[in-house]
Amino acid sequence: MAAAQEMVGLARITRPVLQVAAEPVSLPVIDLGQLRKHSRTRSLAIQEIGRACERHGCFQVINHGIHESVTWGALEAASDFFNLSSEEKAEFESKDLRKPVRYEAVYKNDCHKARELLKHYAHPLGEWIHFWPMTPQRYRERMGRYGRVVRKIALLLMDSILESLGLGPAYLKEKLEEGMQVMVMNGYSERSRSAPVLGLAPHSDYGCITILLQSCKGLHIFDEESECWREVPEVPDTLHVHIGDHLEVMSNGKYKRLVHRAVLNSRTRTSIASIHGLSMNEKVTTAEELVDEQHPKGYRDSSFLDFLDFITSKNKTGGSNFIDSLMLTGN
Ligand SMILES: O=C(O)CCC(=O)C(=O)O
Ligand SMILES: [Fe+2]
Repeated sequence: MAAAQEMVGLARITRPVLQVAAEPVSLPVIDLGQLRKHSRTRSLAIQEIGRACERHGCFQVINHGIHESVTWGALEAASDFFNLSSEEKAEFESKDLRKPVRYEAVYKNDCHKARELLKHYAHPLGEWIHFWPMTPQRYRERMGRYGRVVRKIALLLMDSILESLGLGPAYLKEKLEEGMQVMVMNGYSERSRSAPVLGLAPHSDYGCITILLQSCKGLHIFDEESECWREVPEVPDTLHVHIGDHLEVMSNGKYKRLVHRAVLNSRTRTSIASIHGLSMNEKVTTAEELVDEQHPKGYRDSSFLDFLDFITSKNKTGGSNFIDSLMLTGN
C-alpha cells in the first residue's frame, strides 16, 4: 500500500492511502414487498437473494416498510448519544465485551477520534432495554422501536436466505426466533481533511446477517471478484444487508461473509449495524444437507460466546480472524 505523509501538530506521521476503485459497486436491490407475497413473485425474489448472497455477500433492500420517522429517529438517538459529554458517556465505557451495554471511543495514532461506538443487546428487548442509556431522553423509545422492526425484517430475510439454500421452511425457525440481536451504533466525526481516512478497519461480522442503516455513505466492501475495495453508493430509504461469519458456516461456504470497512469523509456520519444470529450459547453448525463428497464439512461448530472468547484472547495475543479459526483443514 502506498503511504502519504502529513503533519499533525509537531509530529510527522505516515498513514496508508486508502485504495478504492473509482466506480462504486452496483448491488442487487431486493424489493421486500415481493417476499411478503406468495407464489412465483416470492420464489423469484428468493432466487435473486440467493444470487446476491453467492456473488456479493450482500444486497440492498427497498420497500422494507420501516417508516422514515423510525429510521431517522434511531439515527438521531444514536447521534444525540454521541453528542453527550465525555463524563456522561463514561458510565458505559468498558473493555469487557460481555457487558450488556458498552461504549468505546477509538482513537487513531494521531490522537484523532476515528470512531465512537455504543453496543448493546436488543433481543429479547424486555431483557435488555433497562440496561440501555436513559439519556438522551428518548433514546430507549426510539432505538427500541427501530430494533423491534428491523428484527422482523431480519427474520423474514433469514427465512428467505435459508430457503435459497434449499433448506426447508422450518429450518432453524425456532432457534432464530429465540436468537440474539446486537445493535452497534457507530459515530464518525467530521474531519476537515481532503483525503478520506479509515474509520473502521476491514472485518466481517460474527452473526448470520447484519442489517446496516446509515446516515450517509461511507461503507466500503471488498469485492472478491475484482479484488478491490468499492464504495457502496448512497441510496435513500434502503437498508444494506450483509452476510456474517455464521451464515458462511451454516451454508458450508456457499455464501461467504462480507469483508467491509467504514471510511470517514468530510461529513459526520452515524450508522447502526443490527446483527442477528442464534442465541448466545447455541452452536452454529453447517447444514448437513449442504455436505457431501464434493463439499466436505468446512467449518467447526461455534457459538456467539465462542466468538467473544476468541476476540478476548485475540485482543491479548493478536492473530487471525474468527472465521479462520473455524476452518477445518483439508478443505
Ligand atoms: O459504519 C459502517 O458503515 C459499518 C459498521 C460496521 O461494519 C459494524 O458496526 O460492524
Ligand atoms: Fe461490520
